[in-house]
Amino acid sequence: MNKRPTLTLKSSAPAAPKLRASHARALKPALQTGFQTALKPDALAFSLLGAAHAVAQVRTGTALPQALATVFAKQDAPPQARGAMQDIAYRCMRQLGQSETLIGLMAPKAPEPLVAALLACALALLTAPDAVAPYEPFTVVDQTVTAADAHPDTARAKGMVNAVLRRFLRERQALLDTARLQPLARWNYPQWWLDAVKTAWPQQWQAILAAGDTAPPLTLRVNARKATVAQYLATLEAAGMAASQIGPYAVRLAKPVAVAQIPGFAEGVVSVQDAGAQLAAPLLDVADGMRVLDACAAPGGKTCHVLELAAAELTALDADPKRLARVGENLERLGLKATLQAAEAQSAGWWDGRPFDRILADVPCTASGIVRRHPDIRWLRRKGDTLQLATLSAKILDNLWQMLAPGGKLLFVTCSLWPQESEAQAAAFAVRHGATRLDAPGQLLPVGGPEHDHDGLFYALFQKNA
Ligand SMILES: C[S@@+](CC[C@H](N)C(=O)[O-])C[C@H]1O[C@@H](n2cnc3c(N)ncnc32)[C@H](O)[C@@H]1O
Repeated sequence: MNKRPTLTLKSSAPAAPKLRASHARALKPALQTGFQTALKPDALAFSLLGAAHAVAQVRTGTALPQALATVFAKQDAPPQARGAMQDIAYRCMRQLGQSETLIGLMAPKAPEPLVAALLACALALLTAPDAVAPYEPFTVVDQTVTAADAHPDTARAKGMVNAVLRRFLRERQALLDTARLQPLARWNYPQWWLDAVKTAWPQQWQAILAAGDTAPPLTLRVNARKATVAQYLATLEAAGMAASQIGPYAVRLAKPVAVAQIPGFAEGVVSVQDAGAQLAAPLLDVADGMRVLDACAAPGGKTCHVLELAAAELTALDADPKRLARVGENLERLGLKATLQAAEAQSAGWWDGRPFDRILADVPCTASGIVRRHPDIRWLRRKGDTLQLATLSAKILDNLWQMLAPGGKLLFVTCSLWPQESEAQAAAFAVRHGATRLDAPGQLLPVGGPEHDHDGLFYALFQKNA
C-alpha cells in the first residue's frame, strides 16, 4: 500500500475551545425505552422522543435500523410517525458531531443519555438550512420541551432543555462558529475516521466527507428481463415523476419516494440499488448456463442483477440466515431462482466440490463507503474493525479461490474507503495466488455531484489461469 501524507485541517480562526471532559465521555445506556407516553402519535413531540430513543441506542452500539425497529414496535407508532422518527434520527446521525459539541458548549453539565439524544435530535432540526428546514424553530423548541416532559428519564431536565434550545435560537451563529472550530463538529465524523480519510485520499477527503453528510438519491435498477431503461423512464413520466438515466440500468428519481410508490416495484420491474453497486453484475460477465457463486449475497441486490442479465445456475450464500431470507424475498418479487445456502464463505463444508465459473465476493467490510445511506456507521465503527474485517475477508477470498474453475473469474467487492480492506487486500491476494488481474474500476470514490452520484465501492477482478 502506498503511504500518503496526512493533511491537517488548517484554520485561520482562533484555536478550538476544549470541551469539558464530562461531555467527551461515552454516553450511558438509555433507560426505560419501553415507556409509553401520553403524547399523541401525530405530534412532533412523539416523533422527537421516538427518534431520541433510537439515537440513544446507537450511542450504545445498536445499528440505527435495528434501534428504530425496536422503537416502532414498543411505541406502536403509526406509519406517519415512523416516517417522521426515521427522518429525524437520520438527520441527527449526519449532524451528531456538531450537535454534541453544541450541547457541550451550552449545557451546564453532561446530560443523561436520553436528554442528550433528545437535544441532538432537536438541534439537527434547528440547524437544517432554512430552505429545507422541516419545522419552524419555535415549534421544534416547544415540542422538544413537551417531549422531555412526557418521559420519566427526561422530565427533570425539561427546564435545561428549554434553556439550551432557546439560547441556541438567540446565539445561533456565534455558537455554530465556535462549535465548528472542532473537527468533530465541522465534519461530523469521529477523529480517527477523519484521519483515515485524509491519509487514504489526501486530494478528495473534504469532498468525500461532505458527500457522506448528504441524503442519498433514490436510484433504481431496471430489470432487463422486464423493461428497458427508455420504457421505464416513459412509465415514470406518465406517472408525473421526474427521473434520469445515470447508468446502463440505473435510473435516479429526482425526488425520493417510499418504495410502495415506485411504479412497477411490486411487479419486479425495478429494484432499489445504488448506481455504483450496479457495476458488479456486468463486470462478472456471466453467460447463460454458467455456475455462479455469490458468496456474501444478502440482501441479494447483486444476486438478482446477475440473474436479470443471464440464466445462470446461481448459489447465493450468506452467513446470516435472517438476511439470506431477504434474498429469497427479492428473488420471488423479481421472478428469479437461485439456490440459497446459509454458511460461512471462509469454510468449504457446504461446497459439493463442483467448481464455479464465476464467483462474486462482496465481502463483509467496515462499510465506510456507504455512510450517506447509513450515517450511523461512523458512530458505530471502531478503528480496529478495519484490520479485523480485512483479516476475515482475506480468509474468505483464499477459500473461494479453490472453488473457482480454471479460466473462471472472481470479482472482489467492498463498500469500503480504506485501502487496507480494498486495494491492499486485492494486491496481496493477487500475489498469494498468482491471480491475473483484469480491468475493473478499482476504488470508486463517493465525492458527490452529478458525475459521481454513487456510493464508495471497490472492485477488483481476477482470473484463474486455465
Ligand atoms: C456487503 S453485504 C453483501 C451485499 C450483497 N452482495 C448485495 O449486493 O445485496 C455483506 C454480506 O456478507 C454477509 N457475511 C458476513 N460475514 C460472512 C461470512 N463469513 N460468510 C458469508 N457471508 C458473510 C453479511 O451477512 C452480509 O449480508
